Order: sequence, then structure tokens, then C-alpha cells
Amino acid sequence: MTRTTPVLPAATPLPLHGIAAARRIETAAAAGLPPHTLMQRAGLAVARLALAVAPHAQRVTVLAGPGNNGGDGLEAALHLTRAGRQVAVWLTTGDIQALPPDAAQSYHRAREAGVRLHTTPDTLPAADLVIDALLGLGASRAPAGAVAQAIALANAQQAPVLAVDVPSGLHAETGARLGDLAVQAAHTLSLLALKPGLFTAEGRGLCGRLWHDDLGIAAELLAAEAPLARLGASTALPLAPRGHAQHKGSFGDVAVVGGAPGMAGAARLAARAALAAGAGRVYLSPLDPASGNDDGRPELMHRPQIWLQPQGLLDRSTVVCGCGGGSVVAEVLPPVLAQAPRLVLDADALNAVATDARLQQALAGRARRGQHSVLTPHPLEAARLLRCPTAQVQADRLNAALQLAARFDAVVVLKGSGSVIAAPGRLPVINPTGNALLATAGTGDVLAGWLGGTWAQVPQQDGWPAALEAVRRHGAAADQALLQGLQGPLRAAELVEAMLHTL
Ligand SMILES: NC(=O)C1=CN([C@@H]2O[C@H](COP(=O)(O)OP(=O)(O)OC[C@H]3O[C@@H](n4cnc5c(N)ncnc54)[C@H](O)[C@@H]3O)[C@@H](O)[C@H]2O)[C@@H](O)CC1
Ligand SMILES: [K+]
Repeated sequence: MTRTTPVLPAATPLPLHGIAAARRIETAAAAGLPPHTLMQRAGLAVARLALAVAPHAQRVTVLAGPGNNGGDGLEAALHLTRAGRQVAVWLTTGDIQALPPDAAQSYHRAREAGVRLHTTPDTLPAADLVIDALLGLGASRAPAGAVAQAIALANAQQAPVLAVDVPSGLHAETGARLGDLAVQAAHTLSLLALKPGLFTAEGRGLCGRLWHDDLGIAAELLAAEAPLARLGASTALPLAPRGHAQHKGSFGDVAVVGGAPGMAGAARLAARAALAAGAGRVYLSPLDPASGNDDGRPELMHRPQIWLQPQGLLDRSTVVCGCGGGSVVAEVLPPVLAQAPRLVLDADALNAVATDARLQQALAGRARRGQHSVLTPHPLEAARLLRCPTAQVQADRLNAALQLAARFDAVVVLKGSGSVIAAPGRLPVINPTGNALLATAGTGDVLAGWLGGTWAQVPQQDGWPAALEAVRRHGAAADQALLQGLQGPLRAAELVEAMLHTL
């Protein structure tokens, strides 16, 4: 039968299906069951979760929309009424004939069970729990009319909201808002397939705690549909233990190129992170000739202008370039792009590439020369590289990351809530860890440095495993800090230390 489980933290990777695939899964599942079974199971799952997360809630308001998401809400209302709760259903439509057949059947079942049914009012009655069954997979445009009014009322009242399948107003596939209004849920119960939009862009913030119920369908039905992405695991990959006879030369070299005048800290943060990630030796080559050693970390080695040396650190290290690069980073990028065998490009290095066709060509040609690249843009940097508005990147983060990966033949980490990791020929991954404690200056430098430090230890691989692991751990450190009660932000230098103590 059905089983509801919390989705996060995800112990193992999980497939994330797009809307079309989720609908095919629903159709295939329904075909193997007596009519109306799936909706009854969905409603029962919602009611059970409501009773579990709000056991003392006596007054429950169910907001039911014009489609089958509303049908799920009507089924839940029926079960909660039977469980002795005072349930009021507010329908956004008075035209019952217009409901799809499954939802219409649930309407009649709810009415026969004595559930109080109304059309959406100007105010909601006081409630201890609100169930959002307004829009699900069928949400296709900005909420308007009675649906918009119901969303506004749900957000204006105090009781926690349990969203059915997806918070109404959120696009289940992209995680973008469909319009200005979207339900802010405390809990979301995703039904049948998990959808990518629940985990990236606005999804994580609007969903609250995420739950999943596969409604008891056969696992093969889910496996038969290709996912659009997968949710990465929240737990550590097993790393090979360090052998007794290994030495610093066994763990690779990282060279950080960054830190233009006034931005020495960014490059130092990246270098410290590379060291903490386990690289054998870390060199810091500042773009500011006046910049000296990082006195707080004497382990780091100061090596000026490595880009001027024809054969040296640039040719044999994992290079992290861009952190605090300013505009001067553009001058060193030609040799860096030409020589670095493994290259992490961040921040100003990406901005320089975005405005220079020759650098773009040099970057895109690296893979053909057997050189590997990882790009770590935040949405604005991604937008510059794609020559589009930032809103367009955020409107479809999976697609934006895939486009960048294809264009530059590189691994791309599109940062932000639910970082997306994409590479040519690979199923993109949405990272499940992280929170708003990371929204502070320097945390991106730490990520780039940690990624380089991880990658240096496995130089025979491309940047994919190192990118997945660095992004996961970066977020996991913030999750751990949140659990420990940090109010935030997690300052970047402390993040390096926190990552050291995070699995
Ligand atoms: N049919 C079934 O047996 C099952 C259905 N399920 C539920 O069904 C949902 C999908 O149902 P539907 O395909 O009917 O889609 P929805 O219930 O998400 O909504 C579709 C309806 O909303 C309207 N609509 C879309 N955007 C709107 C907007 N911005 N403002 C106002 N109205 C808007 C559409 O015109 C249509 O009438 C899933 O998310 C899930 O909750 C699942 O429980 C599985 C079982
Ligand atoms: K909903």
C-alpha cells in the first residue's frame, strides 16, 4: 500500500520526472487499478500526513481548485471528517459539471460524507491547518481569479499549509513561480513521481518540508519513464582512505589564480578551501602584485605570476581561477585556458569569458584538447554567459545549466537554491543540501576552492565527481550549522572549517 516518507535528507539519488513523464506514470498506474483508486489513495495519503504533522489540529480548511488536485483535496477532506476533524472545503468553482471526472466523483463522495462545501470567500474561517489542493501538475499560467484569491488568503492566515503535490503557483518542472502569487507551504506531499521544480529555484523555499508518497504503484512504472534530472544524495561518497605510505605528492597540487587589488580575500578563501579539501600542496598566485602571503594560513605557498611561466604550476596543477579576479583576470585567461589540464572557472573569470569571443572559443575547445573544465556560475554570471536576462536563467535552471554545459563542453555548477550540476551527455543533478546560511560573500570562492582541492586528488577523472561532492558538502556544512542553531550567516572562512567537520 502507500507509504509517505520524508524526501530530505536523501540517502540515495532519486529520479526527478518532468510533467509529461509524471502524467504518463499516472496514466499507466491508473490503467492497472480499479477506477478512481489513485485519487482515493492520494487523498488518504494527504489526510494521514495532515494528522501526523498537525495531530492537534481540530479545524481544517481545504482549498480545492478546478482540477484533479482539487479532487485529492476533496478526498482528504472526507477522511479528515471521518477522523473527527471540523473540515471546511472552499471550492474555487461553483460549476461542479466542469470538474474532471475523478474530481467530480470525489466531490460527490465528500458531500455524501457530510463534508461542508463552499465556494471561495473573501476571508477564510480560522483554522489550525490549511490544505492547498488548488493547483498541481496542471498549473499552466499565472494564478488568476478565484484561485489567485485563495492563494492570497492561504498566505495571509497563520495556520501551517500542507500543499498537495506541489505548492499552488509553482511550476512543478522548473521551480519557477507561474505568476506573482504562490502558496508558501509548511509541508508538501509530492504524489507518484518526484518533480525537479520542488528542489530548485523557488521550489525548496515554497515547499517547506517535502514528503513523498508513490501511492503504492509498481516501481517499474516509475523506472519506465526517463527522468529529467536526479536528486543527488545528501550523504558522503565513500572516499578511499589515506594510505600510510602516501605523501603530499599523492594528493595533487592546486594553484589558485585570483585576488585582484582589493580582493585578496577571495583568492585566499579558495586556497584555504582547497587545502582543507585535502589537496597535497596549494599555491596562491595573486593578480595583485602587491599582495603577499596569507598569514593566517602559512601552509599556502605564494607563487607570483604563474601564468608567465611557460612550463610549471599551470601545466601540472588543478587550477582554480577567477575568485576576486576583477577585470585584470581577463589578461591571464589566455595562458590559463591554454595550459591548465584541470580548470575551475569562477566569478570574474566567467564574466571575462562572457564578454570575449576569443576566450569563449578557447574555453569551448579545451575538452577537444583533453583538458577538463568546471564552470561555477551564479545565476547572473550564467545569464551573462548565455546573453539572456537572469530571470530567464531562473525560469528554467536545468535547461540553462545544460545549455552552458553544451556550449562550453564543460561541467557546469549553476549555483543558487538547489544548485544544478550539468555536463554534456550526463543526466543533470540537483543538489539536495544547503540553505540560506550560505547567502554571504565568499562562500562561492570556498566552493570553487574545495572543488579544485577535491579534484586534484583524482586527476585522472573529469570534474564531475569532484563537482558533485564539493557542492554536496558545501551545502551539508550549512545544513549542519543550521541544525546546531546558527542564526546565520555562515561566514566564508568559518564555512571552510565547517566543511572539514562535515561528512
Ligand atoms: N487523476 C487522478 O486520479 C490523480 C490525480 N492526481 C492529482 O491531479 C493533479 C493534476 O490534475 P490536473 O491535471 O487536473 O491539474 P490541476 O488540478 O493541477 O489543475 C488543472 C486545472 O486548473 C486550471 N488552471 C491551471 N492553471 C491555472 C491558474 N493559473 N489559475 C486558475 N486555474 C488554473 C486548469 O484550467 C484546469 O482546470 C496532480 O497534481 C495530482 O494532485 C494525483 O493525485 C494522482 C491521481
Ligand atoms: K497544490
